[in-house]
Order: sequence, then structure tokens, then C-alpha cells
Amino acid sequence: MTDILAKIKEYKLADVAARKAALPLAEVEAQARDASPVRGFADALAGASREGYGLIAEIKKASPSKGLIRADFNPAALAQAYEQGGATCLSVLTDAPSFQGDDSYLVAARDACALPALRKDFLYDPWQVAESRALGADCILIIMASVSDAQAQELEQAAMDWQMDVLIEVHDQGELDRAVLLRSPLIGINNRNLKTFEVTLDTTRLLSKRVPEDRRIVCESGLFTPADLADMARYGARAFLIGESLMRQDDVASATAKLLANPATGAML
Ligand SMILES: O=C(O)c1ccccc1NCC(=O)[C@H](O)[C@H](O)COP(=O)(O)O
Repeated sequence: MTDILAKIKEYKLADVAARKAALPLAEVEAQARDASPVRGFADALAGASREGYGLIAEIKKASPSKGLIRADFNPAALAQAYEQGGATCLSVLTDAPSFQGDDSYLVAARDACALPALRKDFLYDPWQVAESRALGADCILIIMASVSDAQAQELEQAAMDWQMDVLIEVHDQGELDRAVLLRSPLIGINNRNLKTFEVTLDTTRLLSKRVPEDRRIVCESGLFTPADLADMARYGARAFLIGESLMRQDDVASATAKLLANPATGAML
């Protein structure tokens, strides 16, 4: 069984070391200070979730589990289609080796619309947080499976220092227990097992019950239909991170609008 996270961490640490050597912290911080003002990511999700669903719509060209997902790939046009379809926020994959992402995709997507944007990448070092802000990101991802508690705290503090939001991603109870020691309200429950690539919404069904009330659940991965969203809403998820199912559509704006139509109003289980 491949441990994709271990593989990604190995090349990412080498990549970060090279980037830091080319652009020292003081310089990347100067770029971050000059970046476009932060758009409130968590606030946008909170607003959308009050009236319906919050949608973090992902710009994802390829993935380790699925290979190439979308050949006709224009990040700016996709961002505009997502905005037109009613998405709340963007998620943009910037990792190249595993996702065929690029930093320029984040810049182009965010510049093309008014939505707040998550830099979807693998972060280990506060330097990467400053770099994310320099690229315009409004939110960063902390994957609890890939960092120590001390690293998670350091990354979260760096994001807060830049007035950015943080999506804390968990896959199991142990990671959730560690995640709630952090301060950020957004807890992403990822339905994809990153060791086997198996996707099951049972992960959200199980873990959602253990998420404290002062945190907001973001249900991630493996969501395809309005019925999936309604099902997950019954477990307390009002915000969703969706990539593949929207990336495979010809008309992304219309598919986004259809997915968001008729949010569930039913009681939680
Ligand atoms: O998508 C993968 O194959 C993957 C593999 C290893 C690490 C992360 C991976 N995906 C990142 C994500 O979290 C998803 O892109 C995101 O939740 C959207 O999922 P989906 O709607 O299933 O594309």
C-alpha cells in the first residue's frame, strides 16, 4: 500500500527548501504584505451556510487516485463558472507532481472572480504560509495526518498573523482529537482514505458526531449529487469541498447551480 502523504511530504520538503533558498523569508513576507487584501473565507462559508449550503468548489486538473480529471483546463474560466453557479469559495490545487497544479492557477482563478480562495497544497513551514498569502490565498490547509501538533500550531499561528483562515483536515478520531486543540473553526472531514484512496461518506457519518458545536464541519471528497449533500447535511455538514464531480462537467456553472439547488432543511440525526 502506498502512503501517498509520506511520498508527497518527502518531495515537498525538498521543494520548500529550494524555494526558501531562492526567496528568503523577509522577501516572501514583503510580497505577502503587497498582496491583494484577504477575503474572509470562513465568514463567507458561515453566511452561505445560514441560508443553504456553503460550497468550496475545487479547481483540480488531476489527482493521484484518478489521474487526469479535466484536460480542458482554464483556471480563470473555471473560477468564473463556479462563481456564476453559486459557489461560496474556491479551492485551488497548486501541487504539481501529484495534482498537475501550479501556483499560477491560484493567482489566475482568484483574480478572475470575487470568491475567497483556499490554497490546496501540503504545508509544513510558515514560509509556505507567507508564500500562500503572496499568491493571494485567503485560507490554507493543515492536514493533521501530515504534521505534528507543534507544526500544526505553528502553521495556524502564521495564518492568523496574516489574517488568513485555516481549514483543518482530519480522517479519523485521533486526528480530530488533535484538530480541536487548535483554534480554527473549520474542520474538514475528508472522506478519502489517503492510504487506500477508498472514499466513503461513512467517515463523515462517524466523525461528525464528535465535532464540537463551536466548530464548522466541511465535508470533503466523494460528493457527486444533491442527495449526497442532503445526506451529509443530516450529519451536521452545511459546507462541502467538491472537486472531481464538478471538474468532469462540460457546463460547470450549470452543474454547480444544480448541485446547490434545494438544500436540506431537515433535522440533524
Ligand atoms: O484526490 C486525491 O486523489 C488525493 C490524493 C491524495 C491526497 C489528497 C487528495 N485529494 C485532495 C482532496 O482533498 C480532494 O481534492 C478534495 O477533497 C475534493 O475531492 P473530490 O470531490 O473527491 O475530488
